[in-house]
Amino acid sequence: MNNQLSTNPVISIHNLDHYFGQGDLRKQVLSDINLKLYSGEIVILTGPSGSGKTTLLTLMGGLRSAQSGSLQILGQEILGANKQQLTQLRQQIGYIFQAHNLLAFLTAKENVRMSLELHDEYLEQDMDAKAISILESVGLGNRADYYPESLSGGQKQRVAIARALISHPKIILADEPTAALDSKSGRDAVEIMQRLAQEQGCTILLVTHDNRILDIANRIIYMEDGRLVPKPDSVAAEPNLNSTRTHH
Ligand SMILES: Nc1ncnc2c1ncn2[C@@H]1O[C@H](COP(=O)(O)OP(=O)(O)OP(=O)(O)O)[C@@H](O)[C@H]1O
Repeated sequence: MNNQLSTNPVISIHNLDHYFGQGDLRKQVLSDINLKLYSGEIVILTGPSGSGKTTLLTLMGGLRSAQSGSLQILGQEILGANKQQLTQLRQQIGYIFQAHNLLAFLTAKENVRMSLELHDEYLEQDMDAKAISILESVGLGNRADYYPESLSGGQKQRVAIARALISHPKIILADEPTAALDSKSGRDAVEIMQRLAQEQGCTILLVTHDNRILDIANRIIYMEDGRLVPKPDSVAAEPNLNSTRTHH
């Protein structure tokens, strides 16, 4: 798979710092982040609670404004970008969160379709067929007309994956996508994400504490106390990590 990785980074971060709060309450949550993500890579970002992973993910997704350093996404500098530029950028990124965020009053098909409606290039008459086709590819062809309340947690997350990938984004940002799922559904969900992303040549950044899915990554990066660090010793001691690694 590595031969698919191109040498052009889709995300390029240099000397990025980030602070929350003002005055005496100002607190640094990201320090001197340097990172490149390449086309087609699946990168897992892991580390202790509160270390800054979600903050970094939301910055990469144009969901919050960068304060200092440089953050280039799909060739565009995000530092100093205006609202319109950020909105445009967000349309090129697929997001998958722990809580699937499906709209309760729309069926699975309608939830997935909605993602296409945000883009100009899709024709109205093609949208249903595209939505059904991607639902089939996540194993939910027979659930297209179900509302979220009648789907299991794993099925809802698969709808969310279909919704994120239907418009062929260059980047998928996933924050704890398996946290609310049992082990089997979590594994199924990330494998589906991996397969679709490989088919589309999409880059995935996945934030997780879930040691059972670390082996789907091409690369694992670690964050501690707002900094990217080399693999910490504590991780090597994790029994789950060792067991997932031995599959390969
Ligand atoms: N909106 C905010 N205002 C102030 N502080 C915040 C805000 N969001 C996050 N923080 C703080 O920034 C730090 C990093 O939080 P972040 O959510 O990025 O960590 P995380 O590694 O994703 O944690 P977790 O694994 O628990 O989700 C934490 O100390 C958190 O309390």
